[in-house]
Amino acid sequence: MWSESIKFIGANDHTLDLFENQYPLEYGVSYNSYVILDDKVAVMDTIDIRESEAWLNTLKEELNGREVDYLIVSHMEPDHAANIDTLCKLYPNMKVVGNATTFTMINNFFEIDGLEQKKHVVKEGDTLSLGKHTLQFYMAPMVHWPEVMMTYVPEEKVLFSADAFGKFGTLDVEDDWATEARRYYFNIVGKYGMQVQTALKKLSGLEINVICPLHGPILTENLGYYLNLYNTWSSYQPEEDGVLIAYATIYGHTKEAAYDLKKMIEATGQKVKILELNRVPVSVAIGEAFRYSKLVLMSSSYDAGVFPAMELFLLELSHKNFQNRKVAIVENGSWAPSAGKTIKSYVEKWKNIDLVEPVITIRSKAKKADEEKLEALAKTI
Ligand SMILES: Cc1cc2nc3c(=O)[nH]c(=O)nc-3n(C[C@H](O)[C@H](O)[C@H](O)COP(=O)(O)O)c2cc1C
Repeated sequence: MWSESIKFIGANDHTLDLFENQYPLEYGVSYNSYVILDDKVAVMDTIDIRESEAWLNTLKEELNGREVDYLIVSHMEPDHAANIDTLCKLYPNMKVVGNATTFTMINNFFEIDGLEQKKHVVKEGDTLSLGKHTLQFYMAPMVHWPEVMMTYVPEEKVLFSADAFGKFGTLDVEDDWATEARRYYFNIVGKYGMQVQTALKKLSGLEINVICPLHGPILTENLGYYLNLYNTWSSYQPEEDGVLIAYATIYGHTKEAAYDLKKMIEATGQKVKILELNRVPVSVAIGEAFRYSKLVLMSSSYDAGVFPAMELFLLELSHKNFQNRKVAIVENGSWAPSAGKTIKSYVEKWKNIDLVEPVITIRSKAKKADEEKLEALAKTI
């Protein structure tokens, strides 16, 4: 165990199908919460209403009859904040610790009796002593929500990082951290790269041995790996040199062309990942798009526009500030190909995009002349 005084009291949710009611969960999710047992007792966030009972039982076991002195609220999203009111009722002398924005939000979500007397408002750099442990507060606005703050405990070199460094998946599942952490990061925080950069700069002055996020495993080793990935992701730089081919097809001809192109690009020595946008959740496609340095968008035309699965992908990429990539476009249409123009209307708004010209147009099914154009594209990209 990495700490004598800091205890994990979170819970696994194996049955939730959609995180935030939109991101499919293959292996559930964990809601993390911690308790620090010192002269004073501090609970670091509550958890989702779905796992309240398990959480309260674990908390009571760890408390072994003691009271809670402080509840630190680092994030007001319901998957972490759902039990604030419950805890206030159970421990009437407990102080609730948050910043000014936290308390506005608490009042939006709850009507807590006597909250004014329970309030302990902190700001950047404030500290709170529990006895042998000091809590230092670092504001991290928009590292998901505006009230987010992180807490550092210098005596144990532990960072409570709120949603940062979190991932999908329960804690009893063995998987590689990066895949589900990347999908989590880009879909949930991706829009706020600049704010994540600001938070990382603040943290760079701290000696950190352990990161305790609000989802996913506690990180105790090789922290440089995770911090570097967060730096890459939040600066919108590709993580790997390689090509993602994302295609959307009605009848399958664009798929054939996509697989031909994949072989052609691979023949040039580049790594290629291929995804069918109608067959994978858009959140998966978003994670993969940010992972690679190059993106090929291929789609059938649809009602003078683009096939909806592609349009949803483009819309999400736009929301997440997709940028700094090389992009190519292949359209398919039977009478008035329109996919290319629609795709381009999105791509043109993205920052620092090296767009490979020309857009390739396939009419219904790729023929010899189209294969030659795809060969040329494989070499250019
Ligand atoms: C509802 C619907 C709308 C379509 N709209 C267009 C269109 O606006 N322009 C066009 O050229 N083809 C349009 N098509 C035809 C397909 O885009 C075309 O057949 C294309 O070659 C299909 O490629 P795929 O085999 O990869 O799906 C439409 C097809 C459907 C089913």
